[in-house]
Amino acid sequence: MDMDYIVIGGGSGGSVMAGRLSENADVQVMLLEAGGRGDSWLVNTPAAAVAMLPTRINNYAFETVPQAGLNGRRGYQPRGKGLGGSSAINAMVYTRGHRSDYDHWAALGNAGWSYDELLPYFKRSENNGRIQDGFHGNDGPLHVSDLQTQNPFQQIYLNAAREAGFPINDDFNGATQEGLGVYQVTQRNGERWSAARGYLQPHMGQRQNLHVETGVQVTRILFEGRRAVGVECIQSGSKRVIRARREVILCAGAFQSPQLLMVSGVGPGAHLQQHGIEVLHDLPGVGQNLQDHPDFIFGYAAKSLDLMGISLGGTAHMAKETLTYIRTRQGFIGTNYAEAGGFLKTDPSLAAPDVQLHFVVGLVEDHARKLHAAHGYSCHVCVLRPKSRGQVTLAHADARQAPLIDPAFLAHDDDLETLLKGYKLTQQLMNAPALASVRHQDVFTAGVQTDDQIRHLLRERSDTVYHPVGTCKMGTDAMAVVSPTLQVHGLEGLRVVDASVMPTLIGANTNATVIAMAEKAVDLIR
Ligand SMILES: Cc1cc2nc3c(=O)[nH]c(=O)nc-3n(C[C@H](O)[C@H](O)[C@H](O)COP(=O)(O)OP(=O)(O)OC[C@H]3O[C@@H](n4cnc5c(N)ncnc54)[C@H](O)[C@@H]3O)c2cc1C
Repeated sequence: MDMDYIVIGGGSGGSVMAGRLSENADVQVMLLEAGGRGDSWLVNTPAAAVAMLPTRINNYAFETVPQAGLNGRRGYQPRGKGLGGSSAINAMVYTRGHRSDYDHWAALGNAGWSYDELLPYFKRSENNGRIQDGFHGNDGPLHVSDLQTQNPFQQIYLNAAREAGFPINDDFNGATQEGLGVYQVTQRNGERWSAARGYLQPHMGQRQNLHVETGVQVTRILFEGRRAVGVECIQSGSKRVIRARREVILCAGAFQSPQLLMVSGVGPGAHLQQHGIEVLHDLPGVGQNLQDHPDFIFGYAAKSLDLMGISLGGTAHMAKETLTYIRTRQGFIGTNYAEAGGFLKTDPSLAAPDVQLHFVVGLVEDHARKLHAAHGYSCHVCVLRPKSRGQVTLAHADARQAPLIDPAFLAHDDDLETLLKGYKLTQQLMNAPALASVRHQDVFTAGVQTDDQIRHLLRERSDTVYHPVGTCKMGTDAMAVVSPTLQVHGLEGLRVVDASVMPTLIGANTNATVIAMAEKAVDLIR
């Protein structure tokens, strides 16, 4: 079967690409997704994310190589598997990054990617249920709304922020990013709004020219000379070849896009040869430049049924909340867990906030892989623009095996020092009376006092807050993988459109930006 466009991966980037390109009835678009349909209640019900985050349900659940900066521990790297990709398992926080992030991309030589040039694509994608102003869109496919949980801990958090003297912000995506507040989320009527739900699922079975196939793992991109002409994939145990007349669009995410390029012969030549892969195009930047937000979590036990926890009272409360949710889509079950947070500067002279907080209505340890019986709350703090640079390399020439993921967390001393400052700011917030008065145990930071003790704790307990980017970076230098039009350098008929093309990590959660970038990519193609 011949297609005009083949989109590899139905995550945040891929859903936009296939959904938008198939608006033109004259082109045949095929989307190939390794996972399932991403439309179950587990995906749609926000609180059910707690079942996916620590497990292999809709999740690749990757691990990193041992991290020297984390005292030799392996990090955890959940990644969504199924339509919607990581937007089907993520925490639904809708933030976009700071104006300066995009102006920096443009200054690096990426013409067309400044904030003012990207803003129309954020707006085109967005359907914001509350805010109507020049920064927001109100009729796009991606629903963004206020939480419907009415959790009293949102107010407790805001009161603590005021007591500690931090500015309050009720729109992190408006004129000013700095401040603390309650997040808007990618939800509609209390249900998760993944990229697939916004861009793909409404058109599946409706548009004759949109062909979405799940359970199909692409194993190789096929080339004729230097032109991508199709893909080889595995479906129900059988090998299949599908050809693309116009373009192959790679949207497999920050780990699997560079991996697929490498197993297809595109990447650092010597590394490919080590794995017996014939080098089609020696492109040294593939898999390099991995950046991710290193993150530390404060955790407190607190006796409140408004907080997630395992107890008899908690079970009865959740049963009641489940009924409320079924009837009205209100209450705890609509939680994205990371209900509040915000952006702070560790030094007032900085041009942009350099740490982000996520306040969670549950006691989180090790990505919910370690459960606590107690009810409680947590607060993440992460470094927004780490200087450490990691890489994704091949463990194997077979795309079905996990790649080697090395985020190089806290490899650069400045990242540790920024996290140390972020720790102290977050501690001020956590110790403000509104929060301090409702807890009965400091689970992770009790007795930690000196800077060296804090540094040790940060290396002992930090890990990702799930925003890997940069492994097929956009640019014009020798290590760039794609051009500012997202075409793979030196090849034809092949683009990458996902988190991997960000040249530098933005200072925010990454889903909205991947979606806006894909909206722009659609304009670059059609
Ligand atoms: C646990 C978690 C929490 C997060 N929380 C937030 C948040 O609150 N807010 C926010 O903005 N961002 C958040 N993020 C980040 C955000 O969701 C991602 O940055 C974004 O979804 C990445 O989009 P992508 O298109 O690059 O990749 P993905 O959405 O990961 O999509 C890649 C897709 O490609 C498919 N694929 C891979 N290889 C193949 C292959 N060989 N063949 C076929 N298909 C393939 C995968 O199955 C997957 O569906 C979170 C991420 C995670 C994992």
